Amino acid sequence: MDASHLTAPGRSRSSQSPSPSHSASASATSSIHKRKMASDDHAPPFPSSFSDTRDGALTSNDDLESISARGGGADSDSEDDSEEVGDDDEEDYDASSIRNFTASRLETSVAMVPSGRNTKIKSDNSVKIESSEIPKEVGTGCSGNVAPPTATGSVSGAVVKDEGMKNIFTENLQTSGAYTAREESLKREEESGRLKFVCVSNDGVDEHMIWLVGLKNIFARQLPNMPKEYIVRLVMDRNHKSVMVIRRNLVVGGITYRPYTSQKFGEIAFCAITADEQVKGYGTRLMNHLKQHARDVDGLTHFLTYADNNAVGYFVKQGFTKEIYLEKERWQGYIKDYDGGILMECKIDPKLPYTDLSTMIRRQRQAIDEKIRELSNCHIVYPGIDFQKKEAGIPKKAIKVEDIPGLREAGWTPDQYGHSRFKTVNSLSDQKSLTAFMRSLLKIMHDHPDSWPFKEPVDARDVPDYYDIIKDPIDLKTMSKRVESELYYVTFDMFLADVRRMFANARTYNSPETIYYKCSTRLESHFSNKVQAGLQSSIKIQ
Ligand SMILES: CC(=O)SCCNC(=O)CCNC(=O)[C@H](O)C(C)(C)COP(=O)(O)OP(=O)(O)OC[C@H]1O[C@@H](n2cnc3c(N)ncnc32)[C@H](O)[C@@H]1OP(=O)(O)O
Repeated sequence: MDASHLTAPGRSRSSQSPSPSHSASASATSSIHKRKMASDDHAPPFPSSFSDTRDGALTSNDDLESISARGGGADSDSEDDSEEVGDDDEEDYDASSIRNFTASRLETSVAMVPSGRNTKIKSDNSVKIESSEIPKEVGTGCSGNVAPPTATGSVSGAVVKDEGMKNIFTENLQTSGAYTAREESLKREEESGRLKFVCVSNDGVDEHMIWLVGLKNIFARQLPNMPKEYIVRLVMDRNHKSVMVIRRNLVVGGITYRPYTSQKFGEIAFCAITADEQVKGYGTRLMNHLKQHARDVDGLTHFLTYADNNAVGYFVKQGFTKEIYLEKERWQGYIKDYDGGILMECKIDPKLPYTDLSTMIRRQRQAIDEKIRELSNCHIVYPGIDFQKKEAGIPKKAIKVEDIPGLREAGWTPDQYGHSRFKTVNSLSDQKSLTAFMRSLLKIMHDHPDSWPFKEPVDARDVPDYYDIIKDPIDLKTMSKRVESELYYVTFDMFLADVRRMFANARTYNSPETIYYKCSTRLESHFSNKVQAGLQSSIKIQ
């Protein structure tokens, strides 16, 4: 066998005990393995006929491919893998190994399973995770801090808004985030039977073996730095379990882990989703199933894993941290050091309904929304203003500020009217005075020698691209119509905004050396002086 397969693998996270006969290859990797081993660590992980990977009994991917083929292909990655994965091993294993493996596989019994260190192998180590195991009711009981919404949606002590108002906004309520939506969609797939999550190990059951081979192929493809023999060893090791996503009997991905039940933690050896199904939520759902299974079936409280650098982000999103809080005595010596990844830990919550988190999140969101609605009006959307306009954007009829729907409800009072920087007082407090002031300013501009470019709207026949560039045109004539209507400029700020826009438009369309640009600068300066003088004499600036 090519020794390079076993030399310093890119990832080397096996916690599997090397068999005595494996020592030669083990020494090749031991530079990064600093594991202390208990005496029963040396128990071979496979039945004796499989124990030495060098005899090719189990590590030939070709062997496993042949089983996979019998099963009609267990993985979408496997077609390509059958070439890619098998190539390395072709020289090392002969056809007899296929027979050995197949025969042994079919004869496999619990009695053949070695007494692995600290790990009791369950005789029924194939566990289908049924959705019926999932606690249906979450809320206070599960999260411990979520008050289930009451029928009326009220929480005692808070003011309840009237129902009429509530109806206005209910359609605008966002009921789920991206995480919940993905989880719910996959949950529905599970309920419809199109998708299932299973937990199996090498128990000799044909279907399980086919799935394990499919999963092995995905790992081989998705974890290219991992020696393929190493992947096979661990996936087929009876101390390891694999939680898999199966869709229409094809493996979509999975996680292979070793539960150290006496230590109450598990080590995730491999985790991968087939290439074309990544970033669709399978990885998250898989991890949630794993956590639920590991807690409820294996009795684990923590997971540890050496995460590939480029997968750290995924593990962080699954609740893993780089800080290891688990007491060292519980895990040191059980998992191997690995220099190609980052050791990460995840605490398994004793109560969380991992496979039904979406329901819990939905209820929490609902409870928070209810609370916000009781404390604030921000969720209420009022109908807009029926703002029918005639020429020059002038409204057909005056709209009183206090008639704007929702303004009063938001706390506005009439004394806040005209809260602009140039708040009008005294003589300009009524519309007539305001109109007179604006009219005089327009006349001042109109009489100025630099006003000629601004007197009329720009004619598109003269300047064809003007309205492509200037989206908000304005001119003195249009402003005059607005002033005279007495319906448009209800504050002085609105008038000022139009004047400023008129000059800004001129400087946007024209370059600084043009007469138009220069006119705009001069006229604006003249205007500003007059405004200051006018305001000082007739109104106060606040
Ligand atoms: C112990 C180990 O085996 S380490 C090696 C891990 N495996 C690999 O790197 C193999 C290649 N990658 C994969 O197989 C998959 O992408 C996995 C297993 C890492 C993740 O499975 P996916 O189905 O893609 O994850 P899922 O769709 O649930 O994504 C969950 C979140 O993690 C993010 N995410 C997924 N992969 C990564 C990544 N490599 N790095 C950072 N973030 C990631 C997703 O964007 C998503 O974020 P969001 O919830 O904010 O939208």
